[in-house]
Amino acid sequence: MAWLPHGISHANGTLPPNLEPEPTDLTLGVSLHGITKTYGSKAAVEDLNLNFYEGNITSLLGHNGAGKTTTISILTGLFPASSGTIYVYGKDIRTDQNIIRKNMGICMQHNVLFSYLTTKEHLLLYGYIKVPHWSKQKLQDEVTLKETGLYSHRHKLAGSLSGGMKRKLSISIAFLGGSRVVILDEPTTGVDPCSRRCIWEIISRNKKGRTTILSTHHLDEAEVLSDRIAFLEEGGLKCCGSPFYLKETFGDGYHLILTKKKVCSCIMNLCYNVIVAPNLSSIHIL
Ligand SMILES: Nc1ncnc2c1ncn2[C@@H]1O[C@H](COP(=O)(O)OP(=O)(O)OP(=O)(O)O)[C@@H](O)[C@H]1O
Repeated sequence: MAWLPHGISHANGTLPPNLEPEPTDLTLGVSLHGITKTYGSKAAVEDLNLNFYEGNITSLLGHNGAGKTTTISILTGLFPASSGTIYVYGKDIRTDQNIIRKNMGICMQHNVLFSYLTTKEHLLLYGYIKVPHWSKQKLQDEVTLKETGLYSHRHKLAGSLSGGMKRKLSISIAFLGGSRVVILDEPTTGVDPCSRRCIWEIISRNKKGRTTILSTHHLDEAEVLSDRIAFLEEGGLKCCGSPFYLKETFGDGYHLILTKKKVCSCIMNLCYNVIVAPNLSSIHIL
């Protein structure tokens, strides 16, 4: 049976409307079980239960301080949870961290790059560390850089790359070596709109066969990229589902009707349904 979030009764088989039923046809990649992280008396994340599926991009969406980075840090093994655990393809993060890490790629919120290595050297270095059993040719084939737009910058030192290029390099490193779980912490922070779209494309193009987890506080990013969105607030899960489901459920918004004057022979009454998700600050014209 599909996992149900904590506190939801199996008895009548119904979910509250803030949680879309879990997909049943997808492989479960990552599963958070009652994750809590406390700092002193304050809980940064509290009793978080959430599933991430292979082939899906799932966004952790929330304001500053919602608990996204804390959740990602626990997931990547940066520090342990105060209680609860995480299963990654069935392996327990408390006991199988080494196995889990071999299949995981991470793009941290801040670029972790060596200013004295070139773009290509970064990819080869991380590749050799991550998949030392791969032949040089296989690694070179994966590291073509063409689809990321990094190719013309392959011989540049990382220190001399633009912010957008550094971000693309960090994301490429996360995908390198056939990572089955890819974690991207605010991947488009500090990049211009054009590079942002390019990064979205890279992430979307590479989601097949991977469990992709992305943290963001941009609603448009979550909406464009995600198969599922988990909205966090004050360390807890507020709602979870596909962008369509969440808009249908919470986008009660407003209807704005515009009527055009009769200035030509044809009578035109334009009616736009404008759905505004007030608490998510997004506008969609249908
Ligand atoms: N090392 C720490 N010591 C004390 N409190 C912390 C620590 N790290 C995080 N917190 C607190 O935990 C809460 C969640 O922080 P977290 O960084 O996970 O949020 P976030 O959603 O990632 O925010 P942002 O978008 O700003 O990165 C915040 O209230 C933060 O102040």
